[in-house]
Amino acid sequence: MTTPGRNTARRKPPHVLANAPFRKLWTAMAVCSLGDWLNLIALTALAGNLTAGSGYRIQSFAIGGVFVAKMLPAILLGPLAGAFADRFDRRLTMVVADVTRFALVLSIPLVGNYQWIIIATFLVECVNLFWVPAKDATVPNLVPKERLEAANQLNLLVTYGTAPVAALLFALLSVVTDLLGAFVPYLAARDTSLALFVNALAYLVSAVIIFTLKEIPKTGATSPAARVSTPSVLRQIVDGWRFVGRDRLVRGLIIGMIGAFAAGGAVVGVAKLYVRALGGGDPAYGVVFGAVFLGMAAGMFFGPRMLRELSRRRLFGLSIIGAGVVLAAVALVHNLAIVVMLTTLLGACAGTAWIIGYTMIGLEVEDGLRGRTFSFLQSLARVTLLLVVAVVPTLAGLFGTHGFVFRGETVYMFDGSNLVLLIGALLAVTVGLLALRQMDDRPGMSVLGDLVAALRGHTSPVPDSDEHPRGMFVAFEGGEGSGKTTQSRLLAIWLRDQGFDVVQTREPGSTKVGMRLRAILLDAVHQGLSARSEALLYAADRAEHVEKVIRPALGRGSLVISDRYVDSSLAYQGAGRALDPADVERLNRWATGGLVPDLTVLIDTPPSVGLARLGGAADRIESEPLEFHERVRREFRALAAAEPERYLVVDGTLPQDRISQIIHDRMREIMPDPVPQEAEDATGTIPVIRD
Ligand SMILES: Nc1ncnc2c1ncn2[C@@H]1O[C@H](COP(=O)(O)OP(=O)(O)O)[C@@H](O)[C@H]1O
Ligand SMILES: Cc1cn([C@H]2C[C@H](O)[C@@H](COP(=O)(O)OP(=O)(O)O)O2)c(=O)[nH]c1=O
Repeated sequence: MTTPGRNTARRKPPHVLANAPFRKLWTAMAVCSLGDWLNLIALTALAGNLTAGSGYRIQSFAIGGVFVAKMLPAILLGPLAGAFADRFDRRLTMVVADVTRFALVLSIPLVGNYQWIIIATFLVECVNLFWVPAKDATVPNLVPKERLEAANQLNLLVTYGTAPVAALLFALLSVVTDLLGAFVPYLAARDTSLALFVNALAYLVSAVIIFTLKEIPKTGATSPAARVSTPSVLRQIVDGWRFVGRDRLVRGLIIGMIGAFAAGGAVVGVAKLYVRALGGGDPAYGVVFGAVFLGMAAGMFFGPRMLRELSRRRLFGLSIIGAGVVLAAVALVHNLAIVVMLTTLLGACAGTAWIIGYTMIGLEVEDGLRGRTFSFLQSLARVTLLLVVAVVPTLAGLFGTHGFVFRGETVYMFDGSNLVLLIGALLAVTVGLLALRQMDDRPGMSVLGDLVAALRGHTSPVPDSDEHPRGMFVAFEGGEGSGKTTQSRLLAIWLRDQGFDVVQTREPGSTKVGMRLRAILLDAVHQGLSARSEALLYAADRAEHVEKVIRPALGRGSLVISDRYVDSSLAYQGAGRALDPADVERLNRWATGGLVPDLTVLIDTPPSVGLARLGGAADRIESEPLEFHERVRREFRALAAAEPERYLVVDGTLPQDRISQIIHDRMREIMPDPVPQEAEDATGTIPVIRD
């Protein structure tokens, strides 16, 4: 029987942009955002151009001043405007704000002096403080609750996605201005006017769109409870740090992400000065500005898809260090074309770090705190970006220009912008190294080795034995009935007699979950199990085993003896079931975190002999044909032959005590110390070496 309404419940809600009122609002947001970015680029360029004749220092301060004028209103008046947005008609607020911004921006090229740039910028930002919360509060009025997240993502997309578009538009408009300047003297005198006209027009277009958006309810209609209250950015940051700062990993991620963002901000902050020093004009400034953001977008998209074999935590740290190194190169190489390329690369490193951090935080932070964590992060990123772009030109100005003179000729210029970029580079490298150290998930393994392997598309190399420096790990391998269980028990007794702390264990089935997996794996009832799921189940058992039993024991300094380990999977699932050995190897490396035994004892017994020794009913694997067991044996021998220093191959047809003796001889060579000092102190016994 079909239930009425079932289909409607199942139907996917339409895309958020299919909602006409939201689409209109979103278009207005995109246009405004484009205008905002154009405004930032054009005004910093204009400030730089107006003061070009007054020396490097004044010029730096002039550019820094524009950034400060942009930043101050949000910090001083943020909460005030948020409250205002809740009390007044939102549509009217936005329309009035847009028209005011249009008029203010238009007045800048008309007045044309530096003081007015600063005053008008400050006023435009004050008006923004009303526009943004009114817009934020409107989105939930137009979009159903279940599509809010999609709406917010689109919002974020236009907020940052329009940056490179604006930068390239600015570059284009600058070229057009240069061309038209020959005919229109007004434009020749005021080089960024065209960009500012387009910027003003964007606000006017937004005003018209929002004016026609009659769906925006008047505020009176919303209950006080439904009002969106926006805490100040600083409040959000202080509150956010209180709960985010507790978690070491999340703390490391956030510091790293902010570091990456700051590196990008440093370039944006001095770009105008630096490009000018390199002989570039406004178009070049637009291109450098756009390169940072284009690189970021590319990093966010391609970064995580690259180097798939590399640990995400390591890629995170490495991309921040990469951003630092590239930033240093940007600071030192005095060639505009190379700087543009390096800036794109810098953006890509920063974008990679940002997206990996963002994803990891999403996985790490519990559901209830995730929303708050992300808004904390965005507030922090905004404030950092603004601080960096404001401080960086000021610092550059204080340092001034310096040149290395050789035989009366300046051979190398070193300006304030070079200096701050270098400082930024140093900071990024430091933050990246800290992130690598704080959050490393592959201790004891060379980062460089991992990186080289990942670049070649290989999995990371196996770790060296100092990954578990305190204990020692011995594995027994071999076919059915070869004598592994017997020999591992005898070895454990021998070692315990000498005062060692020994943990004797086996696979599969040495943990709670492992016991259940063992039941599935060995029960002859499960005949149809696919080779891949068999490999995965053995690997799952091993992952539990390593994490719950082996690593903790090695960490305590114990000697671990395991009856079967990774080689069994390589032999049985790889060779026996004919799975791709590389796949089985990769799977197991991942499952074990790369833990490799210090010694593997292979008891090599012909299958016919081993199987004949076994009594009782055959399990699922034992009942495989002889040819299967022959393949397994060949693989074990091949593995041992490939790494003779890490294997001991013993003939399993020898008598038991002879086999034991061979094993003891080999053990003596590699045992750390006959008796750990503490064990002797604690027991007062003298080690008994029996053979
Ligand atoms: N070297 C040996 N020679 C003859 N029989 C052996 C030898 N080692 C073990 N056995 C016997 O073979 C059987 C299987 O041994 P076991 O240690 O359980 O092998 P595995 O764990 O490799 O399956 C047991 O009955 C054991 O007593
Ligand atoms: C650990 C492991 C075991 N096996 C198989 C081999 C054995 O037939 C079985 C383990 O059963 P077990 O009863 O422990 O036998 P043995 O005494 O021979 O070790 O699981 C794999 O196929 N892959 C693996 O990774």
